[in-house]
Amino acid sequence: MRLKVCGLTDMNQVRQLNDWGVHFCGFIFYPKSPRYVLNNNTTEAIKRVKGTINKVGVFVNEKEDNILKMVDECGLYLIQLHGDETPRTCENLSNYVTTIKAFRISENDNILWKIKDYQDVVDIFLFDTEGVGYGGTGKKFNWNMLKGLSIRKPFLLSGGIQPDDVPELQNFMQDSVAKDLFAFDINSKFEIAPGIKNLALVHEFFNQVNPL
Ligand SMILES: O=C(O)c1ccccc1NCC(=O)[C@H](O)[C@H](O)COP(=O)(O)O
Repeated sequence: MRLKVCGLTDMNQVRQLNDWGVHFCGFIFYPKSPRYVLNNNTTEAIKRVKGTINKVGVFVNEKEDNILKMVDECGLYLIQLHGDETPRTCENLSNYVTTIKAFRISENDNILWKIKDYQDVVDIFLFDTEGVGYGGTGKKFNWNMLKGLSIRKPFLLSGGIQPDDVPELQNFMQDSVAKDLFAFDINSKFEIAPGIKNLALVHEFFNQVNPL
């Protein structure tokens, strides 16, 4: 299974992930996040990262123009819209770049209802946990809510995934919903500090999930 490592701020770490064959790396372009990636020279540093790893820019309710500027300046291959973006905004941006729409899930949500207006306007979905600060909560939502659903679009499973979750992920993959499962997304449970990953933990996890 593919892996996205999100919330990176150190380009040497990104290069290491690329060398291991990790599929996606996520950069947070949301100033209120402790993993906010931008400072004076970061855009150039992100652009300089070469390889097969796919660079994902994560945005929260950002202006369309600013998103497209970052796509260009950083050489982003995908964008992840993690706020309250409308289907119209998603559609506009999908005309220019491969687009992931994130949905933050809480216990009483009707997931199919939540995604229905986005079905035709984005490329990929991501399911994360509802919480303070939009993302990076380190908390899981109830994955059973996805089981048996027909998502009809590739999706990433996200939210509080931790190093010892491999058996639980394998179990999730047995359900019919997993025919649309596209990747696992990991973040705060693999950190030394916000934005800095424990690469040993990431490597071990990648070696376990990559063959699944
Ligand atoms: O990680 C953040 O700080 C963040 C802040 C605001 C919006 C999105 C954010 N992260 C996006 C991601 O894709 C995370 O990987 C996802 O929320 C899961 O994080 P975690 O629960 O820490 O595994």
